[in-house]
Amino acid sequence: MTPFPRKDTFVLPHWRPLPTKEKSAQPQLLVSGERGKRRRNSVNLQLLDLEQLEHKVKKMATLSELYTMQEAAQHNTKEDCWIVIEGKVYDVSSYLDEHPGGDDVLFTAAGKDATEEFEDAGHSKSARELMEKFCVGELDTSTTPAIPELEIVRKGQSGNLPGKILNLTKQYWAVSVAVVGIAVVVSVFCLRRK
Ligand code: HEM
Repeated sequence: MTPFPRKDTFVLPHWRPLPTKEKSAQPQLLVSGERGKRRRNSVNLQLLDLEQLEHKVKKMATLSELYTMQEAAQHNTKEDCWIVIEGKVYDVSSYLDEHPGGDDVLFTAAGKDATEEFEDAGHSKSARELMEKFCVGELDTSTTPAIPELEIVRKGQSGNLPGKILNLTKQYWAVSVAVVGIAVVVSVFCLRRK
């Protein structure tokens, strides 16, 4: 019978904490190989929060560079001017002076998401082709701050005071009718007394 582990094969890598007396406290990956040829690969385990970790994994899985909005926002000078348009990140530093719409519009949008402004300017097809030259990566939307929650207003329910009163009146119509009725009876009673 072949002894296990066989001499010429690798067994599954396994984790083993280093003895505490060793200098480095970092865990190491032990890979068992041919007998007498054990290899040690130190693995840098950094403490990352989940968001950073997700961003790093996505970065590795994507062919183009991934940037967070925070990273893009740091490139906000004339010499280093990045703009985010439709989920893509553009380095337009070298294009500022050549931009037919002026450098000021591009500089104003530096480090920001200028999708709306870009669309509003009604750029031509050739402008869209040209911009690919400046694309440096994509935006990691998972780390983009969420849009602040909007207040949901039911159809017919207005935010102003007169509207609210009208709604309440509709809701409690019986009360309104009773109040009007009492007012009528009281006024008739008062008129008769005169
Ligand atoms: C990489 C990004 C960009 C490229 C390559 C680019 C390119 C161009 C080009 C070629 C034109 C000439 C008109 C056309 O062919 O459509 C133009 C005009 C213009 N662009 Fe941009 N642009 C970019 C980003 C932006 C952004 C972010 C804004 C706004 C914040 C903007 C605002 C304008 C305006 C206002 C005009 C003038 C439109 C007009 O004269 O009717 N552009 N751009």
